[in-house]
Amino acid sequence: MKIIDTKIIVCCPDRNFVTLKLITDEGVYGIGDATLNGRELAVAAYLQDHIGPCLLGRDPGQIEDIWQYLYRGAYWRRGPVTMTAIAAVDTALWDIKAKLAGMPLYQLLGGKSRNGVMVYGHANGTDIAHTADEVAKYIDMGYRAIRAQCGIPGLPSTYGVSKDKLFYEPADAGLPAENLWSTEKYLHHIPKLFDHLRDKFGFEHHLLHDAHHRLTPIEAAQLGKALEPYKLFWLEDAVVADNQAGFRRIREHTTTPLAVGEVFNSIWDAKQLIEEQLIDYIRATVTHAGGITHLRRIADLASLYHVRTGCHGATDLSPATMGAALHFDLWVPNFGIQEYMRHTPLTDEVFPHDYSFADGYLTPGDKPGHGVDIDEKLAAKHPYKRAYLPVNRLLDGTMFNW
Ligand SMILES: O=C(O)C(=O)C[C@H](O)[C@H](O)CO
Ligand SMILES: [Mg+2]
Repeated sequence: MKIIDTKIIVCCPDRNFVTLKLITDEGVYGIGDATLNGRELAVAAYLQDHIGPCLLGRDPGQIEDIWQYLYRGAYWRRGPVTMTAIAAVDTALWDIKAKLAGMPLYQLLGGKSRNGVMVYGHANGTDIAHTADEVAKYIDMGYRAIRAQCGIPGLPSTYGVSKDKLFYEPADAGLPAENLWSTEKYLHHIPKLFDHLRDKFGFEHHLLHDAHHRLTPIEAAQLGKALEPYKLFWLEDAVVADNQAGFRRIREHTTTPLAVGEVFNSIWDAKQLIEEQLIDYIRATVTHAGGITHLRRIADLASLYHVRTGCHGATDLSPATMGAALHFDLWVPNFGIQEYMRHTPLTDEVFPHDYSFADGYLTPGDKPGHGVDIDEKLAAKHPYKRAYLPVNRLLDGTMFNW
C-alpha cells in the first residue's frame, strides 16, 4: 500500500483551519489537523512544499518510521510549525491504520481505560455575577468541570472573556487587537470570583482557571495560595514555561494544582517540569505536539511522575484534533481531563464527526479510525480569512504576554 496524494485544505467555517488529507492507492484516506492559530499558512506551506513530496510512494503503515523521517530528516528540530505539520501527518496515518483494521483508534492504542472522557467547558462573564450566571448554565448542561474567567475592574478586556459564550474565539480578522493588562488588578480580583462561585455552587463541581502566561513565579505563588480554600482542579499557564525551573518557586508556596503545556510542541518542553514534579497536568495535545506518536511518549514520561493529561481543546484545534484526542484520552492510563470548547454548527458541519457529549463526558464513537472527516465541497465555500490572536500591553504601554 502506498500514499499517492497529500491534499492540504485551508478553510474558514467561522474560523481558520488547515486540514491534511492523506490518500492511499487503495482508496483509504486519513485526516489530520494542521491548524496553528494566526500562523496557519506557514504550516500549510510546510506541508505542501516540504513534506508532501517526501510522502509520495511511502507505506502508510510505517507510522513510526515516517515520524522519525520527518523529525530527524528536517535537521531543524522541534518548533510549532514543524511539529504541527508532523502531527497532521501522524494523525492521518493513525486514522488510516485504524480504518484498515476496522477498529476505532483507541483499540489500536491499547483499548478503553474508562467509559467516557471528563471534559471542562468555559464559563466567562464581564463581572463576577455574570460569570456565576454562565457557570450555572454549564452546570445545567451537565458539565462536571468548568473553567471560570472574569472581566477585571479597570481593564477594558481580558483573556477568556468574550461576548460569544459557547464558541469563544480570541483571533480577530485584520491585524492583532491590542489589549491592556494589569497584574495588580487581576490578582486583587480573581480570588473574589472563586469565593463567590464556591459560596453559590458549593464544592460538587470542579473549577479551573487560566492565567494565560501573565504572572511571574512569585505572583503565581501568591495567586495559588489565595485560591487554596476554593480547591481548584487546576491553575493553568500561571507562568510562561520557557524557563521550566521557574515552576519550582510556585511549588514551594502553594498546593493549588498546576497545569501547563498548550503551547508546547515536544517532550523537551516538559521534561524538567515532569521529572521534578513541578506540575500536575500536562496540556500538550495531538496537533501541536507531534501527533499521537509523540503525545503518547509525553504521557508515558508523565505517568512515571504522577502527572496527568489535560489536553488543550480550544476551538482553534479542529474537530479532527478533538476526535484523535478523545481516542487518546479514552486509552491513556494517566488521564486527567479534556478541554472542550464547542465548535460552531458550521465548523461541525464541515467536519462530520462521531464524538458526542452527555452528562459531562465526551465519547469518541466506535467508527473505524478517529471518526472525523472533512466535507471538502462545503469547506471550499468558506475560504481562509487572515486573523490574528491579540497582543497585550501593560498600562504604561510596555509589550507583554497575551
Ligand atoms: O484553551 C485555552 O486554555 C487557551 O488558552 C486557548 C488559547 O488562547 C488559544 O488556543 C490560542 O489559539
Ligand atoms: Mg490556556
